[in-house]
Amino acid sequence: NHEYRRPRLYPPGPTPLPFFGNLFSVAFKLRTGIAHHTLWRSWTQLYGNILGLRLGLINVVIVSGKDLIKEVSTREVFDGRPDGYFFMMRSFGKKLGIVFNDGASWTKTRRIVLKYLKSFGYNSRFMENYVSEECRALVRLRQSDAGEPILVNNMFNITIVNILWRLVAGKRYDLEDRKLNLLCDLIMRLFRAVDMSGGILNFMPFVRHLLPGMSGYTELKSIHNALHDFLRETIEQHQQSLDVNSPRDVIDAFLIEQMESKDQFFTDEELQVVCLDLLEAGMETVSNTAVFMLLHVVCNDDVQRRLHEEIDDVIGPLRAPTLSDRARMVYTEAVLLESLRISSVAAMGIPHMALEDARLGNYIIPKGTFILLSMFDLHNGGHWKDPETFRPERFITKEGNLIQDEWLMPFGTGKRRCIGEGLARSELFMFLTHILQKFRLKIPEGDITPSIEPNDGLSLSAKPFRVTFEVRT
Ligand code: HEM
Repeated sequence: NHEYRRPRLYPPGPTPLPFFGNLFSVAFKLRTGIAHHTLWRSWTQLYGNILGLRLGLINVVIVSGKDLIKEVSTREVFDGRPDGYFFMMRSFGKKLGIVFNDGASWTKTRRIVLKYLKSFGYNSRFMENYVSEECRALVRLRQSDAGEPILVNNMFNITIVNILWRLVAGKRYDLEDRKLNLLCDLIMRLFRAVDMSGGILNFMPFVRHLLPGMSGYTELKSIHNALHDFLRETIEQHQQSLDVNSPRDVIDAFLIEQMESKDQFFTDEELQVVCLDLLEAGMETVSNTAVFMLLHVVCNDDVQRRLHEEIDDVIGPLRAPTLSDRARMVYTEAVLLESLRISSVAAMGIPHMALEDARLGNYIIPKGTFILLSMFDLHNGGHWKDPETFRPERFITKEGNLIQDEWLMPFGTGKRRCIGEGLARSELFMFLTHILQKFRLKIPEGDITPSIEPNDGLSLSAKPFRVTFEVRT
């Protein structure tokens, strides 16, 4: 019965043209305004859960379904990251840092950065204090403009950077700091400019010379330059005030090891890319999820009412929420899980790459293939029965306990899983409880109900909408 089935070679997909591959079909389909993950889904339905595309010069495979996504995430041969031009242009054309690095250098950077983060309070009481302080600052800002319609899409950006930056750079900014707001806007623009396949600059890198404007090269380059200028300045300030006997933050710890170690690993460029990784991976994702969470709460009166009830019961109106309240706030936790599920901001994860030719299912994935994981579909497919409905109760048992559903993996799994999961979950809990303890959220009179249709990009984001924060009495 164990007949060996010879793997057919490359996974099936739409027929590629010579040289251009499927680029024209992709461009043709996307012109209707659908997001990339919707297009991949429609082809997955036609060709199967291992969809093989050729985009220009590059093989891209889209993998769907819980078991296959787990398989790709946990097999070492798929632990690579693509070295496409778009991914490399942010890191001096080299594989540096964590997010787009692989092999021994990735393992080392990931381990060292986590060690530094932990030594400055990552996932500890210290971090909780930073989160709590920032939430109180955010609540004060909303109290100062209570009752006015507020465009909420960027409202968490500086709060999130401040929390992370206390550990990384020992610094916090005023919530209305103009320079940092501009920088956050740049990151948002960068994340809107392409999808996780990396776009034309990956598939046909030479177009940057022919069509620098149209290919997006000019804009992306100027965004990266601005981000690197900011980080270089931050690192230089650390170099000038460094005291080797009392490191203040991750940057100091790195600089000290750079001075004391003979290891060639500790370069200025490495440090700059690590900071860029943390800033980009840590800001956009949490911000977009928090905004989607507000959107669903403001659009679902019943959800908002139940959140208010639970906050009033467990925390009351006076003391500040703490992370230890989570254990007794099953409904609030379920709202967080449901927000992570329905919004799935990392719609296609972060691309993996086959480090060698490898068999997956009945196919061969050639070395160097980009592999995108259909996380949005995993979280919004048939398993959930009514995936389009925002229904936190799906995560609560009849006995009132929280359900850990293995179909929900917003932070990925395996060796490459997100290093920010603990921080992201703490932030989302604290944002939600601090805000709803003090305010009732409403759509301003005259504004239409916000759309849950996301903006496409490296991560998904909500379309602009406004909320009024009415002080609860
Ligand atoms: C709601 C918020 C977040 C979501 C949904 C999210 C999701 C993800 C996903 C899906 C991956 C890729 C896993 C894989 O490759 O299979 C990832 C990787 C990563 N995330 Fe997050 N993330 C979030 C917040 C954060 C935060 C706050 C940080 C900063 C501390 C962070 C830092 C990273 C880094 C550095 C990686 C790369 C890990 C590696 O390649 O080894 N993320 N994240």
